[in-house]
Amino acid sequence: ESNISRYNVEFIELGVIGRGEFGLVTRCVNKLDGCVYALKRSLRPVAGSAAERAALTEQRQFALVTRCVNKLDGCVYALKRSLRPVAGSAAERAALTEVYAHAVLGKHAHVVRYYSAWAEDDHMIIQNEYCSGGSLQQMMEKGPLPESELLLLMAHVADGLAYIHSLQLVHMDVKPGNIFVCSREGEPAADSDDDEYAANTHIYKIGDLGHVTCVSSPRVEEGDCRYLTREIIQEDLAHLTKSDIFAFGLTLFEAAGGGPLPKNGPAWQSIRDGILPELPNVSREFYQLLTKMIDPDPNQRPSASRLRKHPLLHPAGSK
Ligand SMILES: Cn1cc(CCO)c2c3c(c(-c4ccccc4Cl)cc21)C(=O)NC3=O
Repeated sequence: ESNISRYNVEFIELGVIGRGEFGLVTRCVNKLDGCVYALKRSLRPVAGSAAERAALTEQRQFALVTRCVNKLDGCVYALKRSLRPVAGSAAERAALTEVYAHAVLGKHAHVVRYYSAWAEDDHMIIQNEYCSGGSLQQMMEKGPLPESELLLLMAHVADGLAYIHSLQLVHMDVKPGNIFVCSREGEPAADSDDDEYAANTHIYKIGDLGHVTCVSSPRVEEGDCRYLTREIIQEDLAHLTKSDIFAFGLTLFEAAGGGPLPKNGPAWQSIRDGILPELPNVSREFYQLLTKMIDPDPNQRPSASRLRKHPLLHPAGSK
């Protein structure tokens, strides 16, 4: 097998930024464009396994068809770039995903951008946008977010979810560990003693598209059970977009200091009955909106596009 690896040829590794059962995430500079990226290196999944489907899904979302200008005739064309077909049933699932990917062009300000993916020496590597502010999970560990920051988080992630849902896709694993923080480019990063929440220096983006599927998909890879809806466990897949909203509601609850969330048992059940434990330092309206987002009836939960227009996110008179 070739020991020349694209990873080592095209990138300089700067350091490890994440480690898990999935593999290793590193921060790397691309030698060609000098930009910093996040690269996830995971063990090549067994053909036909759920892990392989997740890897394929992740690679195929939002990246299959690109809009390009031909330098010769100056015209805009749609170019389809596809991975070599994988043998077995994953191929037909990928075909379905491909159909949806065709509907997807371009990128979004609140979805972590995918650049490239490849396989080398029994590993899969995916190259994504690097968000320098860490994950929401890491941010929460420093203490609850003030309501002003929670409203910014809600506006950004609702925007990203509205985009994903508008393309008939669902994320299926919304949680603090899959939301990443970018500092507004150009603005001085707040140093530690500054009130880092001043002048909303953060941009929140949804990442980790490994569980993405289409709204009419007959099969979903369940996400983290702490954020899972009862209806998914009961195989009722009729309102998948509202499962993202439910998971986002519990994500905001945790970011507001309400965690840690139960993984099972009576506390898990009572949240699925729509009972949200009290939150000391948020307004009544914000708490009531979170309660709506985790309503046992998916139809009662606000859609992502309604959420991003909620009056709480646009105080009267703001621009
Ligand atoms: C653990 N971890 C830490 C970070 C950096 C946060 O400052 C990170 C990133 C990503 C990912 C990631 C998640 C899922 C799939 C692929 C990648 Cl690169 C994981 C990350 C990603 O796609 N972009 C990241 O910044």
